Amino acid sequence: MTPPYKAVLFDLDGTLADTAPDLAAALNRMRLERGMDALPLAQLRPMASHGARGLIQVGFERSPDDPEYPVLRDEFLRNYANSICVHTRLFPGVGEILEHLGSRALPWGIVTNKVSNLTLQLLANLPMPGVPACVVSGDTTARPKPSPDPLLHAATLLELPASDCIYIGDDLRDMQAAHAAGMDAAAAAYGYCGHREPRRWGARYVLDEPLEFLQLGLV
Ligand SMILES: O=C(O)COP(=O)(O)O
Repeated sequence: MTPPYKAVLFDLDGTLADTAPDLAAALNRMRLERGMDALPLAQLRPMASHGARGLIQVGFERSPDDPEYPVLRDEFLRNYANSICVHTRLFPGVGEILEHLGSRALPWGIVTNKVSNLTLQLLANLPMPGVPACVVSGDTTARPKPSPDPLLHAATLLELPASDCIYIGDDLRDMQAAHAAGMDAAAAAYGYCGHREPRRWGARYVLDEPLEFLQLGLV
């Protein structure tokens, strides 16, 4: 629980990669097909860490308990999978963090609530320096974040105690998952926090920019 950490785990959407433009484009294609206006990225961005559920909520005002939700969700996921890495990039500075970790032979991994077929498809298309030592998706363990299970699974794959790892994420559930796993957490305030207040999430560190992670000297 004290730096330097021996491994870094990243949330994917809104922390490692700026996926919101492709998520928003998938949703807006559906709206345009229905004769609705496209919504501005600024309105959709804060929902991007909540995946299909968040985007369908803001784009169609349907929650998962709505009878129409499963059809909208399936169409959204098909749309997104068809154009998953057109505009998506690593956030500025993330590449430098990964290079730094690589140069010190420190393992890093990804722990996301995105389903594994989309996670793997995105990672296959997203250029990044180095290869994650573990990838844990929303359907890898029985319970996704905020359960600690995905992070504990990642630590097991890295063959490290959870307390030797730090998790960086842009959502309250990321901090909750880390704390439940006995892992320190950094809140990515540069991600899809919208009006939410990452400084109130109890994270040990708050990053306004990715490179602050290196400036803090945590690895
Ligand atoms: O797609 C989701 O549900 C969110 O993914 P994340 O956990 O990488 O933010």
